[in-house]
Amino acid sequence: MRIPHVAPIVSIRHVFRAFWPHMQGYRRYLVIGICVAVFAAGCEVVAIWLFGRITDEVLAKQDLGAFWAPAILWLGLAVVAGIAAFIGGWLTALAGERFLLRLRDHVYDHMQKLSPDYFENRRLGDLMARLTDDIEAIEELVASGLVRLVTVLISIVFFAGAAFYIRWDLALITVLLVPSFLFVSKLFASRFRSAAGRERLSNGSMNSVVEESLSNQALVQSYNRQQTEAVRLHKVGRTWMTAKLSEARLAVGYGPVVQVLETICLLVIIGVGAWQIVQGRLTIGGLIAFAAYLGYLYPTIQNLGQIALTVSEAGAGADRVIEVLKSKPSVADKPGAIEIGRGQGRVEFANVCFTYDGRANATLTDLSFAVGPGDVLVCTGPSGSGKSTMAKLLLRFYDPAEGSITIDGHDLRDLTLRSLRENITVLHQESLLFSGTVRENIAYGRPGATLEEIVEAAIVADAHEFIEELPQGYETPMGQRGRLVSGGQRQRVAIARALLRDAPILILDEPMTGLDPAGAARVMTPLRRLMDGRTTILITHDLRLVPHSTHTIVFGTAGEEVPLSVNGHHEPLPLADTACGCKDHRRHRTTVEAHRLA
Ligand SMILES: Nc1ncnc2c1ncn2[C@@H]1O[C@H](COP(=O)(O)OP(=O)(O)OP(=O)(O)O)[C@@H](O)[C@H]1O
Repeated sequence: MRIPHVAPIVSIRHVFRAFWPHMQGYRRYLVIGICVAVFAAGCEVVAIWLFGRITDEVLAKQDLGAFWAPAILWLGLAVVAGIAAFIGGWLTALAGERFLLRLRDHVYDHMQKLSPDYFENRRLGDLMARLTDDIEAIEELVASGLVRLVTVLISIVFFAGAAFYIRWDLALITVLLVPSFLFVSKLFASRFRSAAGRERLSNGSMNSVVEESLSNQALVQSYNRQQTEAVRLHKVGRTWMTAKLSEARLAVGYGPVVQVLETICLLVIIGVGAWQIVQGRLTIGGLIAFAAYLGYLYPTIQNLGQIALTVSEAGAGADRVIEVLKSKPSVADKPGAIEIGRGQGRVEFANVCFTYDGRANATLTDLSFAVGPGDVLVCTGPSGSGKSTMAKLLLRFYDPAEGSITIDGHDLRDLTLRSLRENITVLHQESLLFSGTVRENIAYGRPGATLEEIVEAAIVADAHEFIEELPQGYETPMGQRGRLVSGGQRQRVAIARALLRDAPILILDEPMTGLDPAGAARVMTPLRRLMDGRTTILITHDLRLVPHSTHTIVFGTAGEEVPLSVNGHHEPLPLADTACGCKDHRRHRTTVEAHRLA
């Protein structure tokens, strides 16, 4: 398990360069959103000016007749500004949510191209957090954050401009104090960024613990490990809480610091303003309007600081998503890779060697064999000797370090991954099912299959009978990972799915694991039907369950040489040999070497 770490911090400019292209098509919404928000800010500027006029013309002169015109104009502006703010907010939300949807799809697409070892080396909960919370944080930066930022900047110009218009000398004092705001914001933002990075990381860890623990509840409860799991969650929860509190301390600390700065400014302005009124250079309405502009200007500047904090938080999420997007699949289609459609299913390994990254010893050394339609290649040997690795190489989850693997004469590296995998069906140790209905699970083998085809596959897989007895027949939900039905029933549903898929090559990885002899025998009949006419690679420890074999490979362990028999079968396989239905072993002659355990 890779130790989780805080993703490398990338600059905000880099974040925009990475994600702004995903905003294509929605940018006009943002532009309209900004324009409308700016218009609303302009309305506020005029409203404050009207307030000043009411003070001077109505209140100071005690002339009620002068009240109505500015009052009606003010009300009209408030309504128009309200409508504008609604439209702006809605368009921004629309652009933000669509961007979010598109970005999540993009990151998920990329994730699905990464090789299985990427997922084996990471915690699922953490990856889930990257797909949800972290992507939302990016939206807050690239869509709504951008609109807020531009709107705030333009509003500052408006309010400061209006303040200058009323009294340039007072406004100058105000502006001179702005750098102190920016300095404080910068100080807080950099600290917030590192706290946000820790928060994102521990959020991922928390998700991982919940995901692992809830998906293994049967194990947790049967081993009475509820307390351990609760402690585990509490521990990561505490780390998250500490990071969150650091963020909160900075966020709530920022407000009061700025408030004090604001108060200093306001007192200076009122003092200078009062002196100017005494001098007769400023009216009371003018000072009130000026103070009102400051009342808008300072919160707007404060908002700017808040945006800087949000941007810091979003940047921390963006770092983690960028890290995913930068990960490259260990295998990919080469330029000009070909599609082969449904092949015959001849498989050949020629002197294949393979070592996992970070492992000192080779897992497979000089593995060679050739099998074709109708053949059953039984792969057996001790645990960890490389049987499943061979299947992974055939599926091209990895490329061999040396040697070649071909299907119908095509090197796997020359085929598109899609067309290669269309030719192979894998039946795993534990039937991998989804939480959908029985029908959906069988149809997973061939999207678009009709109900008749699904039922036909289920009949051949000997699953129809039990499916009919389920409460809603084919529409019965199978529960999380298909756990609402028995292991044998799950396996028969998986066989029906494989039958529907109809690929020429079949990999059976311990298909009887977890089944009692009666259950195994029940599965064996449909399995034989599935194997009929296909090239089957059967990985098993239990040779008693091998129906018949035409070829056998015994994978060795470190330092142990496994003797080969004349027909390519290893000595310690009496059952497989006796059960072999092949008339001409020489035709299926297999070259097999002992393999080393990594
Ligand atoms: N993703 C991986 N990264 C590094 N090493 C791995 C990885 N997967 C498997 N191995 C190692 O490669 C060796 C072969 O593993 P493999 O799963 O192929 O064995 P196996 O013969 O199928 O075992 P079993 O019968 O127990 O399923 C083992 O030592 C294992 O630890």
